[in-house]
Amino acid sequence: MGILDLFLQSSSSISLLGALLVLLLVYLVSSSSFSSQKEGKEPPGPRPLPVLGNLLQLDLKRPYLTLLKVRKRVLWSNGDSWKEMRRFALTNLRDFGMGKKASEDKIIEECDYLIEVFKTFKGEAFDTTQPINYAVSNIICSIVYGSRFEYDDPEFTSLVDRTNRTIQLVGSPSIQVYNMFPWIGKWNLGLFSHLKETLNPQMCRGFVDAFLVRKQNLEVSGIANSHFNDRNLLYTVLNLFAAGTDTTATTLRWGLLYMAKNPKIQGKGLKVQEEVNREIGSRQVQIEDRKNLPFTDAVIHETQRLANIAPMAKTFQCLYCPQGTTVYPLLTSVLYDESEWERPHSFYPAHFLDKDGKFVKRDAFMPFSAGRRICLGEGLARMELFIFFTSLLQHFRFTPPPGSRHVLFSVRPPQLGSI
Ligand code: HEM
Repeated sequence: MGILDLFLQSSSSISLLGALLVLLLVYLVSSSSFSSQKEGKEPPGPRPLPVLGNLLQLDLKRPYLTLLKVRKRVLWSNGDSWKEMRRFALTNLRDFGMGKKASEDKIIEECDYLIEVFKTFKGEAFDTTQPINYAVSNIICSIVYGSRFEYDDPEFTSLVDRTNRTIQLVGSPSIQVYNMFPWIGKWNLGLFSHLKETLNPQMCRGFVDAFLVRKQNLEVSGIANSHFNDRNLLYTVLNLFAAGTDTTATTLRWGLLYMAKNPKIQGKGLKVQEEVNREIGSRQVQIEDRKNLPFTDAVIHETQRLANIAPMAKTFQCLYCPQGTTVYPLLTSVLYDESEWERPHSFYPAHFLDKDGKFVKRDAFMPFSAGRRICLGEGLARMELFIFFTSLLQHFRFTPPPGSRHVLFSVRPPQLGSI
């Protein structure tokens, strides 16, 4: 090796070493100045790298698994705007008639439409996604706009399908990474233009008109508060539409899937269908029936626990963190907690039943999260899940189509005890 080679090699090693030293220095300075700005202690968690944060520790395909190991992550957000929005949305839902009876009537009415659609398939396999999405969306529409929409109304179906697609994108790993590293937001321009379009009032002119007429009527009759400005109100409405449709519809589809995969729980041997048949017969299911259907109730709770459709909640209740810190607790960690559930990873409705078959509440059941940030639509969602699920099982038996292992259903009239 010549002198020149030796010189070049040692100088590149020196520059590499120098670069590493500079990076280390930047890291130490930035992390010390960063922490000195805050009061309080950071929650425990892995130490982030400069610039990259915790990106390298993240399993992009299954980010929740990494998060389960890590337990906490910390982001920053403005608490005041949330508080204002939450109060605003709650008042709106109340003003727009999210009372118990009114909502129940709307759900029952919509259930009939959904059942009619299912009947048209005459036992053939079909994908339940769209009809269920339309039915659940119509509940929010009925509350907010005062009327439902036909499942073939192009404006309605376009809005629902786009919202659904947006939620899928929002749940994708790239967006979860975005949540943790907002500065890479530019990479997600595609999503944001999609989101903007979905929520763009111009795109849903008919909805906006229906909504404004509804608001005017409610104001005239003194039900709605007139101090909201229309822009905020519209934003809240669209927000509710996004938060309240996909969650409930997806849970319902998980419920049907678990039934198709567990025929014994669905019908064979005194289970859901036999309980419904015994207690209700062929009359319309009502929310009051829940107390007489402990097994069905347990199946719905177990569906919510195992499906775990909103695994990452957000709360402000971190007493020892620096002020303004937002903590994202993972609901998965409690819904699958091995010290809480006898069979955390299986579909096991007995989690919610005592030895006499009575329904029991479980503290670790929190799919709607907990605390100040708890789901605003919990009451409505639980009512929808109960009435839709029970009515569907009253009318149909769900089975995977012959020879298929995919999530398509064959829907037939129930044949109790003969599956
Ligand atoms: C099975 C159905 C549902 C599930 C599993 C669910 C779950 C959740 C969860 C986990 C949160 C986050 C709470 C947190 O950040 O700690 C949330 C928030 C929220 N949900 Fe639901 N939800 C459902 C249905 C609904 C419905 C039907 C509505 C509308 C009427 C709704 C409206 C909202 C709103 C507005 C928030 C934001 C609350 C806030 O930030 O203060 N949700 N939901």
